[in-house]
Amino acid sequence: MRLEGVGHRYRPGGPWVLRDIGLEISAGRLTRVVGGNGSGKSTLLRLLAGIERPARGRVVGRPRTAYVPERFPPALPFTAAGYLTHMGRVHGLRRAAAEKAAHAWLERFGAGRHARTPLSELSKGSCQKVAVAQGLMAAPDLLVLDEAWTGLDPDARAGLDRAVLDRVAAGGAVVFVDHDPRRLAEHTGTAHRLAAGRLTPTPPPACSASVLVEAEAPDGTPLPAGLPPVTAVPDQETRPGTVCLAVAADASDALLRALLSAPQPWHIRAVTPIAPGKETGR
Ligand SMILES: Nc1ncnc2c1ncn2[C@@H]1O[C@H](COP(=O)(O)OP(=O)(O)OP(=O)(O)O)[C@@H](O)[C@H]1O
Repeated sequence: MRLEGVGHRYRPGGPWVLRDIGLEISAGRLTRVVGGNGSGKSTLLRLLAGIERPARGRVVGRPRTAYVPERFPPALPFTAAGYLTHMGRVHGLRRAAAEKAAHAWLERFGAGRHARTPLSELSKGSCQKVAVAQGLMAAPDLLVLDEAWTGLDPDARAGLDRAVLDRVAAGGAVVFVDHDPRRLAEHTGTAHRLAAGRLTPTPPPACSASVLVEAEAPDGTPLPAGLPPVTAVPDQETRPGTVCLAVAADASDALLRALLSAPQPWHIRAVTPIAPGKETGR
């Protein structure tokens, strides 16, 4: 799935929240979006999920998608299990399978005892468990999570971490926003930063350890196939033919081997450790 030249504003003549966004979402990859409050992260996630249509540009090839919003509307006239069963039906499950999945997901997040509770009577955290279960139960090809961990207790947060990793391992794409920089940091394949409406690649925040590799080849040389997950880091000072690639520390040897043994070998200019919890200011 890709966004091509996407721009968004909420009303004609209003301020542009997003400008000229190009973004490729890959299957089997965990993608993180970071940025300050009001930078447009939720807006971008709603465009990815198809909740909002872009004012400019286009979204190409959206797969079967589920979305967990920042705020789940608890005022719907359903019980927890009734709502999940309904959503399972919307996602194409037969009634019996939808009911079974609804109860299984509520149990999985420690909310089984709330199956018959009306949504309007659930606590904020329990309501969030229903929202998360709703996103996961259909095994979507693209799962979009907007601060979905907020309000969950530690067991449920860990359960959501596991469910996200299961989804990625099964070949799904997951895109998420979360204000905790440690959230799934070691599993994040790609990260992008939103600032002033623009999206730029950035190393996943708070990688337990990562390495920046600066490599050079004649201008236009493609990167070799089969690289471990890397994030290209834009650098104003980079000369033509030079790339800066952030990679997890335990994958840096594989990256260096791949670059050095490429059909057109790359010259390694620098290898710099990135301190944990720090994004490069490049
Ligand atoms: N429905 C809306 N109508 C008008 N403006 C909106 C709407 N939703 C968001 N905005 C504006 O778009 C901008 C980006 O908001 P958005 O919620 O996407 O940011 P965010 O990065 O997710 O913020 P936060 O980290 O605080 O959740 C803000 O200026 C916000 O006021």
